[in-house]
Amino acid sequence: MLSQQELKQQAADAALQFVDEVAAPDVVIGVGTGSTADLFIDGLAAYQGRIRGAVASSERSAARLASHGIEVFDLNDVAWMPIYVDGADEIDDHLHMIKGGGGALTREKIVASVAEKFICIADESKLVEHMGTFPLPIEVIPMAREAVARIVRLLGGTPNLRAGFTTDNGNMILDVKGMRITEPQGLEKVLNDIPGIVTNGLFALRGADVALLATQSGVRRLDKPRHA
Ligand SMILES: O=C[C@H](O)[C@H](O)[C@H](O)COP(=O)(O)O
Repeated sequence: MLSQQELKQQAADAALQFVDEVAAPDVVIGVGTGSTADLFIDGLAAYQGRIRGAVASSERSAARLASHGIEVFDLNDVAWMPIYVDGADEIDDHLHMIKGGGGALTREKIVASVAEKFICIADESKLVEHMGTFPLPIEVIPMAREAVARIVRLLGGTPNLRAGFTTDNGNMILDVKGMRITEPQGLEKVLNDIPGIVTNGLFALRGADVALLATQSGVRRLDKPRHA
């Protein structure tokens, strides 16, 4: 029986095949944040010299990339990336996701938006029928914390401030329990419209294109359904 850590390693290793496909001296790839993304970054060390470098979705990932000798680029200097590789807290079979367990959701959404293909790497425990068991992270501007929390309560959620945590952007995270996520794309838009919310952790308007989900019997690949 493989441990969760071994499963994450398998998913991370599987994503390296996508790096093989796009590797070229002028290619920059997008890199996510979290324990699974960390394993992918470690694997990327072998690509030093075969790719130009990477854009990181957090200070943490940037430091890890740099520690492996991978050049880290400012997104402002990169117009396009063939792939963005990142983990998820939950993913459904439409490849919609909840992300932000590590608090990096805003930069993740931004970096992913510049990539052609979003490749989600995770162990199979992240695959769910309906999202929402994992509390939905929402990054808020500090002065809007209570104003946003009141609206979120009206929407049926129970927000909890992530204590002692500040995002790389200097903001706060509300972790929201109890949201009914029946229409992830609609809810993502509704939350985007609330003043003070920088980003919400639903990645449904732009979900993943490919999911590599490690199971006890190998890595299962899911592709985004055409209508999602
Ligand atoms: O902010 C963190 C990210 O959205 C991560 O991708 C997510 O939390 C999954 O992390 P992990 O691979 O550690 O489960």
